[in-house]
Amino acid sequence: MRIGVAGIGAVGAEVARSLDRGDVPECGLSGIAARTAKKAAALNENLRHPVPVRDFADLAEASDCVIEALPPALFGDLAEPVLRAGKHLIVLSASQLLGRDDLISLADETGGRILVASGAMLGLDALNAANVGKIHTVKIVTRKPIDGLVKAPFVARSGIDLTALREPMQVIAGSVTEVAREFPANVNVAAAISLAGLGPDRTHMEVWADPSLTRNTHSVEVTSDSSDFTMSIQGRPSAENPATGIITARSVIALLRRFHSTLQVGT
Ligand SMILES: NC(=O)C1=CN([C@@H]2O[C@H](COP(=O)(O)OP(=O)(O)OC[C@H]3O[C@@H](n4cnc5c(N)ncnc54)[C@H](OP(=O)(O)O)[C@@H]3O)[C@@H](O)[C@H]2O)C=CC1
Ligand SMILES: O=C([O-])CC(=O)C(=O)O
Repeated sequence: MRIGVAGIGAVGAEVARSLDRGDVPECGLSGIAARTAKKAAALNENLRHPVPVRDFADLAEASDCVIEALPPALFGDLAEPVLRAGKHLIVLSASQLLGRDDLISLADETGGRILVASGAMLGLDALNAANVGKIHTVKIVTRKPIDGLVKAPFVARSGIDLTALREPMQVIAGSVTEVAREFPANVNVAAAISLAGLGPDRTHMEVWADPSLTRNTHSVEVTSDSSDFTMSIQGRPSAENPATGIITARSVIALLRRFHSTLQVGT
């Protein structure tokens, strides 16, 4: 399988290096998309097999599957050519899928597929299983160190100085739909949870800034007619982007391995 990687920040660069190392034997890197030639050249220098730098349309053509690891605002610019070409799109910026039923229709027409990676989240398997029956409630609480929230549009616009915080502070609460507008880079896990479960309007979310934390923490409570469960994950932030946990890139590699594995464990 030819894999293209769009965006070579904290997630994309690590996925590219991992594929280049042969971590998924049946998959090869077909190219990367980057904002600057300099950054792409620096990544290529560290790959055993350097790859072409491509624009989004070219990457879609040259790949069977494209990993979207871009700033949220660029999601649609990549998703459309990839799905129009009938290819697989692995989505990291899951918050940008909310309300984009047009992309699902496009993929239906072309034979493309949209795969939302588990990313920094756990338990999507249990949520999918519960959703076969009736889910009653889903609530997610995201707590992050200050570094992971300072660049969020809501924080920048409201003028809140999170760096002065000494105690945990709830910065926003509401439906995932509402919170996604203000914290696009911190709502991907909640978006994935909502897409697997009750949908973004009925999934409740809180975001907390906590100066005592060193890890990105997501806790989810689910009640349903088959089971009630609580899940919690403490992700170590990546060095390159503190809003992004290290496990995110690894979830993409695990997803690609799953495509080709004879033995699959979990739903
Ligand atoms: N689903 C999940 O659980 C998670 C999802 N995410 C999401 O995944 C996405 C990627 O995250 P992350 O890697 O941390 O983000 P980064 O900001 O570290 O990386 C994004 C990369 O995209 C590059 N880029 C910017 N403009 C373009 C362009 N026009 N063409 C190609 N590349 C471009 C940036 O380049 P430059 O640096 O030069 O600007 C940067 O290298 C984000 O939307 C994030 O919110 C993150 C963590 C968990
Ligand atoms: O915890 C992380 O790594 C990222 C995160 O909050 C998100 O994208 O929703």
